[in-house]
Amino acid sequence: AVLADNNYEVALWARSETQVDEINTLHTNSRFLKDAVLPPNITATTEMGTAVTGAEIVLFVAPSSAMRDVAKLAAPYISEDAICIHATKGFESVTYKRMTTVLLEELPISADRLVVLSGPSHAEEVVRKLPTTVVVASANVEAAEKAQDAFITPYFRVYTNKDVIGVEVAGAIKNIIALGAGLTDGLGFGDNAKAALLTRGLAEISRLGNAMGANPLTFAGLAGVGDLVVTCTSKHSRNWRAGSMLAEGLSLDEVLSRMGMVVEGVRTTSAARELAHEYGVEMPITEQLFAVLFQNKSPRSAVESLMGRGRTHETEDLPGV
Ligand SMILES: NC(=O)C1=CN([C@@H]2O[C@H](COP(=O)(O)OP(=O)(O)OC[C@H]3O[C@@H](n4cnc5c(N)ncnc54)[C@H](O)[C@@H]3O)[C@@H](O)[C@H]2O)C=CC1
Ligand SMILES: O=C(CO)COP(=O)(O)O
Repeated sequence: AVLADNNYEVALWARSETQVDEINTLHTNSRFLKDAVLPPNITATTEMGTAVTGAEIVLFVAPSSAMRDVAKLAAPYISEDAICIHATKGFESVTYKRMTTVLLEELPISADRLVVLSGPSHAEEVVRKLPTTVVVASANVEAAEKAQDAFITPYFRVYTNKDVIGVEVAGAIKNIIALGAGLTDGLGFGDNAKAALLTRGLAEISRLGNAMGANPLTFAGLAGVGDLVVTCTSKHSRNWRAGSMLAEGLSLDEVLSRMGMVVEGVRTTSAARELAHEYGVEMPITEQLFAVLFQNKSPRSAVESLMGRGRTHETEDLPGV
């Protein structure tokens, strides 16, 4: 919708005929965006070739679990000089690769045509043109600026950044912390606990990101603190809602089937735990979330484990401190 507002002819690929028909005839996407009316210059198709052939910009927004399959489908139709942008927040399952790595492996383009878009940007608010700020990161400043130019509107402000790793790691890991925020809110643990979770969550994001080669300053920006705050506090957050349902005592399977939308933090918890081991960094919140999600640990005893950890300094493990 933002690109369409900027007068691009937007071709949207989807798998469902019903959804495609609805978008083309009623200009709504009621399953995901209730009664929001989409701009008329968005057309939908189930044919990937129709959507992608000749496109100047190709935007990937599949869940992380589907990114490789979708990229494989799109690859034959993407021209070498297209700019490819993704807005997906997660790692690939099993390989734990970042999304730009997956795209580079599948698409006929080089890293200097690849961009990640991230930051606090719930679709429900963007489609209503409520003020939103995001960051676009690329190894190539010109590609980031092209993405900035394509997306920037008076209600959607876009900053550039060179730190692809930092932006991707921040966007993925904040979902784990948001699951935790939903849990603590659901358990009635109060505002002090949530503030602690966000702050120590940011330490965890920074620690892993730094070990993976990110710029520590990225975590103070929109993809870091910005997205962490919105995902841990917004009623729109799927991860927060999933956490609060877990606190009510629902099983993970029940929560996921009730959500009916992707909750990236669940898979990301397993991925981040593996990456933490691989890079030799401590991620205690992630460890406890893993135990709650996959080892039947109760949320209350997870909080007790976090509060009962050995004494430590606040800043010595943070990059740049
Ligand atoms: N919803 C939001 O406000 C934001 C979402 N994101 C990120 O965007 C990504 C997608 O999230 P949402 O759109 O919210 O998820 P969603 O669950 O609302 O929609 C996902 C879509 O992907 C489709 N899909 C699932 N598996 C597929 C496959 N194998 N092949 C093709 N299509 C498949 C589903 O049918 C559905 O249409 C996630 O990584 C999320 O973190 C990022 C910023 C904001
Ligand atoms: O990343 C998001 C907003 O910036 C979306 O987060 P949720 O998937 O938790 O809704």
